[in-house]
Amino acid sequence: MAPQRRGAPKVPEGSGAAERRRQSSTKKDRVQQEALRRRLKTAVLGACAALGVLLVWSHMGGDDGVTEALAHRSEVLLGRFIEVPCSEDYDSHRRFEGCTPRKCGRGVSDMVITGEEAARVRSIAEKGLSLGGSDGGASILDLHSGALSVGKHFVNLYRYFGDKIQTVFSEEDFQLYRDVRQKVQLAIAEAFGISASSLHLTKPTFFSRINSTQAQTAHDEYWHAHVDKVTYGSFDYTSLLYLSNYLEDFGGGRFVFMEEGANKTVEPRAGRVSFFTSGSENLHRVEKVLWGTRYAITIAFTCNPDHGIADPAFTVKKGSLGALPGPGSLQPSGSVPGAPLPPEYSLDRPAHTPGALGLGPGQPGDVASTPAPGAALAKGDQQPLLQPSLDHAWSRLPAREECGCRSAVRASPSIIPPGFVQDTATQQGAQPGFEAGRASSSLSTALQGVSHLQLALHLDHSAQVPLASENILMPDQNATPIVLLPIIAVMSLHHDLCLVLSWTGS
Ligand SMILES: O=C(O)CCC(=O)C(=O)O
Ligand SMILES: [Fe+2]
Repeated sequence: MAPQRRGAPKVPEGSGAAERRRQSSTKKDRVQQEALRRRLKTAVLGACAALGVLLVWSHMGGDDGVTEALAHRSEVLLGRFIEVPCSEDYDSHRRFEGCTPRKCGRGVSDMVITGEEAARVRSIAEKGLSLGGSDGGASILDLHSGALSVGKHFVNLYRYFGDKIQTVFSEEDFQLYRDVRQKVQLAIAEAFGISASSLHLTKPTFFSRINSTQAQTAHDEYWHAHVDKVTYGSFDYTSLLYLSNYLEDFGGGRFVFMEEGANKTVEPRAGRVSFFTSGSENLHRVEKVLWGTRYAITIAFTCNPDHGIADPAFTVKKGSLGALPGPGSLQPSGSVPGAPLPPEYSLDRPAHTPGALGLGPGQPGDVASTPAPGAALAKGDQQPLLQPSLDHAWSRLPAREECGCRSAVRASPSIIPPGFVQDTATQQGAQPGFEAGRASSSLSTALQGVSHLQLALHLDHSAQVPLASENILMPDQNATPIVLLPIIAVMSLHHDLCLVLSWTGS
């Protein structure tokens, strides 16, 4: 029997029209109920599916794999250390026994730096980064070289602001920076059972400020998985001092050690120090920051004293800060902190090595101390060119705009060792994509005595890769410089390559 709707009009028995109406209304009811049942079923199934996704998502940490917290934000860690087998990455570099990692791993501690110290260090970062800032989501400030993100570029804040930088930073700021570096160095040495004095601070060591603004250039793409030893070369031990709190100051932005099985996350916490050996045993990435602002410092150490850098010093010397290049001659008169930066100081650098903050080896420091060849140099920066023969070769290089690439290489045979382009391209084992590799080659002995060398690769007219000064080893002033060239292999194979050099003497 068909269910009778409550309150349905009574119809006389035997009435054909009434019977048809009754049947039709019963049918309608059935259709409606069926639709309702279907909707309910869909809703229940949808809710179950959403719940399932949520469960899986939370288990995976909303990430690209199963994730476990190595350091949870609410924990206060005395010290947690996990040993992992060392990769072979260190074998291709000079070993320094007692320092180069034999014991590899990662550690986290909330006891190395006090909350008060972290807050003061953060205010240094805030002050410095407020002078500039990337148009995209990731800005850096390197107090060693002065590199500061501005718009889509980096500038040298010491050159730009000159003495006025003393109104921004104080001697106490620099002292604190040194103390913090020292404490982190001691913690790393203790965890890995090495002597702290065998560790040398290396570049780039820099502040980072990350927010959720969309990336504008490759420098803003901090989230790519990378190996610090590959990205930065000189790193043996990497450390991070976090200056803000996950889920309080920002969302997303966890540090992830990438592993088969389960990724391990470090949830940033102000004052938390995370450190690890820099080889591929510690492949890692930073999750995209979803909201808020994340501050941190990357502090890196090398075992190779030749790759060591000094702490930044606040001593005023010839109108500039101590140990910094140039006498501040790029400082525009009347500039004040926060003033817009003139375009000539904005040196574009296509990133050629994927990595944290899109920075290749030594990039922040390099930009600051080694302007790209062809970039406008202020008067005080120009030093007399040495070596007439090289001078001559230089003059024969086509102008940057009309660089004929291979023809430019041919135009300077005394500079480019025979087969150089070929060698570097083939040695890299070209792979598709932006594969940065290194090949070493001696420049002509004509470069002996040269104290400062700037190089850039021009690829197919469109891309320019200024080379980091770190890639140019000058053992001493009288030795032939050894040039370690990062080559974008696939480009060097498929596009014309043009090497442009400029140099200055001591
Ligand atoms: O900020 C972080 O947590 C990591 C940064 C990083 O991986 C790097 O600087 O190499
Ligand atoms: Fe890194």
